[in-house]
Amino acid sequence: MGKVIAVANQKGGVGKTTSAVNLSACLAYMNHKVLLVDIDPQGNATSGSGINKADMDQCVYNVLVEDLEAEKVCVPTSVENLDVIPATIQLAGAEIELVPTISREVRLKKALEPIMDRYDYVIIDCPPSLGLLTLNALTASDSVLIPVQCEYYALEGLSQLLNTIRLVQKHLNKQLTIEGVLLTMLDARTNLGLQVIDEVKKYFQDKVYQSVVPRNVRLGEAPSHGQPIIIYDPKSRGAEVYLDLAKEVIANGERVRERN
Ligand SMILES: Nc1ncnc2c1ncn2[C@@H]1O[C@H](COP(=O)(O)OP(=O)(O)OP(=O)(O)O)[C@@H](O)[C@H]1O
Repeated sequence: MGKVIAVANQKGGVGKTTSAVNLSACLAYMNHKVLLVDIDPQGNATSGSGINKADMDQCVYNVLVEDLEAEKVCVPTSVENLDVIPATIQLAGAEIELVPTISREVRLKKALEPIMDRYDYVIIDCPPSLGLLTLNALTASDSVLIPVQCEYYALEGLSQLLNTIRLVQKHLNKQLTIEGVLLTMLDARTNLGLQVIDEVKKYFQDKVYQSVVPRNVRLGEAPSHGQPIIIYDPKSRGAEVYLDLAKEVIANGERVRERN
């Protein structure tokens, strides 16, 4: 059975999509079977993986709201071992349309169950909110990866996210753990970035990944080419760091398995 990791932080623009796409592609590059699930109505993980949203008749919306089988919307990408369940703008309506439905928080979990044995990792890119879409992701996941941007007020809003995670653990998904905290967009030329790293490490301690994502022009360019960084510029610093992150995620998983 695959491991399901939600990439979540209700703060906008902190590097969720960049991390979800590039972690997925790096795990796939390392020969793991990976499914990237886009549940952000902006659909940036979909286009960033090279899928043209305009070509999609159906997306994760139809799975969540209309009970379409997930396998019907799994699309292969140009990266070997990487499939995507795409999101289009149609998904914007789901937050409201799901409200009156039965088991509204467990719809993604139920939809993924029949295809879980095909993948080693399922990575879910969440929208910048703590609404029903993110709740579906947290309920379907084994763990949460939290990207934190290296900027002033980096920790702001995180207590709200941690509170939501605790509520999900209590009522919907006891197994949910924090996979790790990923520092993103570090500008190494400033002291601020280093101060933020210290502050985040004090708060999250050994949950913070050794891999810290730098601000990297190539990482910012890659989505407009519909390519993960490992394809767009495999020699870039961004590609190196996301490969290191994938190795950390794999190693942490092995440590947990040994403990159990
Ligand atoms: N390390 C980086 N270096 C340079 N640019 C980056 C980096 N990480 C992300 N970006 C750019 O910053 C912007 C925001 O990143 P991203 O879309 O990954 O954040 P997000 O948290 O998913 O945003 P949203 O909350 O809107 O879903 C994007 O334009 C992305 O290309």
